[in-house]
Amino acid sequence: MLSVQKLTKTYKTGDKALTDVSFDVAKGQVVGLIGPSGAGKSTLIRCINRLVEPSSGKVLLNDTDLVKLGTGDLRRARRRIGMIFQEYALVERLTVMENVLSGRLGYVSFWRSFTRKFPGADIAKAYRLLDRVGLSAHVDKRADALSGGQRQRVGIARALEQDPELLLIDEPTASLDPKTSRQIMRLIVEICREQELPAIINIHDVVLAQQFTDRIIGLQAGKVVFDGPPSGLTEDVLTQIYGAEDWTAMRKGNAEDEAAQAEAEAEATKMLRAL
Ligand SMILES: Nc1ncnc2c1ncn2[C@@H]1O[C@H](COP(=O)(O)OP(=O)(O)OP(=O)(O)O)[C@@H](O)[C@H]1O
Repeated sequence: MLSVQKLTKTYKTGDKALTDVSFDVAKGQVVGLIGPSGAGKSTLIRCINRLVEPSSGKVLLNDTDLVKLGTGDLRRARRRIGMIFQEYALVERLTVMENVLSGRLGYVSFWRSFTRKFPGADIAKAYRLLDRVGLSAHVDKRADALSGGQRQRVGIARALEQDPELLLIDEPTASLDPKTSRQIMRLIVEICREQELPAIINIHDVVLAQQFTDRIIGLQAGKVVFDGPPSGLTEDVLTQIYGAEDWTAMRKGNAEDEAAQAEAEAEATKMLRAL
């Protein structure tokens, strides 16, 4: 379980990015983190894995306070935090399998990683995970030969190869089309349930967050202004999180995305019928 307690971050510039942010995430629960630009979403994710140093507060991952850890212990703790990124962060010239195995780099000796001789158990696990994310047929392909959705599946498998106790996911669908975005969200949520993994997803797309996550945390100017089930995200709450003008603009944008997707699907159906 993850427990964030009174987390506060003030940058050296004086920007107060987070103020007394507190919440717990149980095993298997997927939390969607929403809020306008500058609300503190990235800062929160980065404070949890200490890519950004919190000013005060606690981050307990299965009872270990990550904020208190020294360099060596922090490195070991970070192995247990799987990260999934918007731009996938794959090594393009390496194969799918090699990218997934890179999730073990924190565990294997320097020599093994240098020679890329991974233990058999790691390789077997990578095969299992690639099967789970639907990439069995692409194991030996180079990452740069994959589609965006396939790349993100590699990113998911790589994070799982780490044996994580927590997933931190930054805008996983921002570079994907609406249909692929839904497939990726569904996959993430299913895997979190299967492996009882807590996850926090920084996500701009409110509709997608509502559709797939178990719980939404809304940040506004560094404070939690909503924490509850997706069904609790009423127009009033969304207006409170985003401000009236921005929420109206976002809603319009979502409607346009959906209309464009429906149009593209209708066009594809028409083309297939014409074959
Ligand atoms: N390295 C930094 N130095 C100083 N201030 C920063 C730094 N990073 C972020 N901030 C400030 O902290 C606040 C929160 O920023 P953050 O990037 O966490 O927001 P966000 O919700 O992730 O925004 P976005 O959705 O645009 O990525 C903002 O006021 C921002 O200007």
